[in-house]
Amino acid sequence: MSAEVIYGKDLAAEIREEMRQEVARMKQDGIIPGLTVVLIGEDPASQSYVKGKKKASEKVGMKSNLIELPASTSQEELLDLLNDLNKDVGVHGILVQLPLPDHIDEQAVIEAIDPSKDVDGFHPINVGRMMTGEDTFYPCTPYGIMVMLERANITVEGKHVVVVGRSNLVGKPVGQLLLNQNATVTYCHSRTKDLSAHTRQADILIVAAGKAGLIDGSHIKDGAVVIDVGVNRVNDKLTGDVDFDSAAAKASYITPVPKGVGPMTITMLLHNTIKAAKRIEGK
Ligand SMILES: Nc1nc2c(c(=O)[nH]1)N[C@@H](CN(C=O)c1ccc(C(=O)N[C@@H](CCC(=O)O)C(=O)O)cc1)CN2
Repeated sequence: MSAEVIYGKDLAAEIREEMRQEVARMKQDGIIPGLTVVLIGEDPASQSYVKGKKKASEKVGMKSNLIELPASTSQEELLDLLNDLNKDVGVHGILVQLPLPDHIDEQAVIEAIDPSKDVDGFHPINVGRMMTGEDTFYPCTPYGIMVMLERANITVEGKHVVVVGRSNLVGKPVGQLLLNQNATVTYCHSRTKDLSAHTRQADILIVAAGKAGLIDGSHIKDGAVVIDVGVNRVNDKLTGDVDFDSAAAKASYITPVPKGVGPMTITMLLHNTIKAAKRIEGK
């Protein structure tokens, strides 16, 4: 088997063009979706992601605001800012870039964002709604994976999905979204014994462990779908959690790193911001 490569980058471009047209229609009704992104500190990867978010939202015609604050910003100052943004009628979506400096309690920040503006889908109210299968804001990377599978015509229902990684950002929510679509889901993590015994059972293998090269061809069943969510920098080179060549020799479909899942994250953020604007403006 030699896998078909699913390029999230191409899919993201296609979906963003659809969004550009949608935002143009919304503007005719007097609605301009507004996204505010808050970055604390100077982590280079985070700086690059928030710039990407601003650029992408402007490209589809949204109003975008990037607030960059020093790493010394106190939790209280950040919570005050979020309180102001919650009340600002021109702001439909609020996102605080993660990770935050150690002196700030991440969960307190997430919970300070109005759930109706929580375009990251991290607020416990939105997580709870996702758990119970309600329509809400879903976290962007897991949601991007679901859209990639759907657009590649990969059926989820009845499939055995193995998720490697249990982060709140990716592993846990992607398993939940797949379960909501009637997949059978197994979670594996750093304490799982005999990882490959589990991964070899997967019809769809989702790897979000943050460990370069954790998974190779020997972990994969012939014909499985392999989704690599890893973003690791090794010797200045970006690489996933999956050894691409040996995995592609076994899989039916595979996503690369870069240009795979990553670009879908920002695309689904735009989707959630459009959704927030429509809801808030009563459309
Ligand atoms: N508040 C949030 N913080 C973080 C999130 C998030 O969804 N919300 N996710 C990640 C970082 N992230 C977006 O914020 C993100 C990661 C990767 C990519 C991406 O397009 N990656 C490219 C490669 C880019 C590169 O060269 O570095 C790819 O995989 O092709 C976009 C967004 C943590 N924080």
